[in-house]
Amino acid sequence: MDRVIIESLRIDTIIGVLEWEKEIKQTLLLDLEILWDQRKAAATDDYQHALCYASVSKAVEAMITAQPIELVETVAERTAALIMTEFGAPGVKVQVRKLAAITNVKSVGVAITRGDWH
Ligand SMILES: Nc1nc2c(c(=O)[nH]1)N=C([C@H](O)[C@@H](O)CO)CN2
Repeated sequence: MDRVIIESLRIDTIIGVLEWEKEIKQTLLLDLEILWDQRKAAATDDYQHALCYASVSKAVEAMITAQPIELVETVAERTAALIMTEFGAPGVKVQVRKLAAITNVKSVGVAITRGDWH
């Protein structure tokens, strides 16, 4: 199926399991692939039938920054659930990268696939 792509959505938030991480904001980069049938939006050229990538990005950022989170796994899972339940997407791939989390590594993170991808 068609997909809506959101690449490197940058979110500065409180994330981490260590005590010092609970005192500062760190940067997450989210890559999202969202299943969405584009045909109606394209045929009608009507925004109402499109999955708005701006609205999705805003909702994800608001949800992630609403409260401190410890694990990047939690960020990924909550993001997938939000997109599927609130926007009605049948499936989503979410990659969460945490920058500068450990020395000598550019980023660390997780990737999940949820919903119907066959
Ligand atoms: N699988 C994970 N491993 C670790 C996480 C995480 O969120 N998922 N987090 C940390 C710390 O917060 C790290 O960023 C700093 O040591 C460690 N491992």
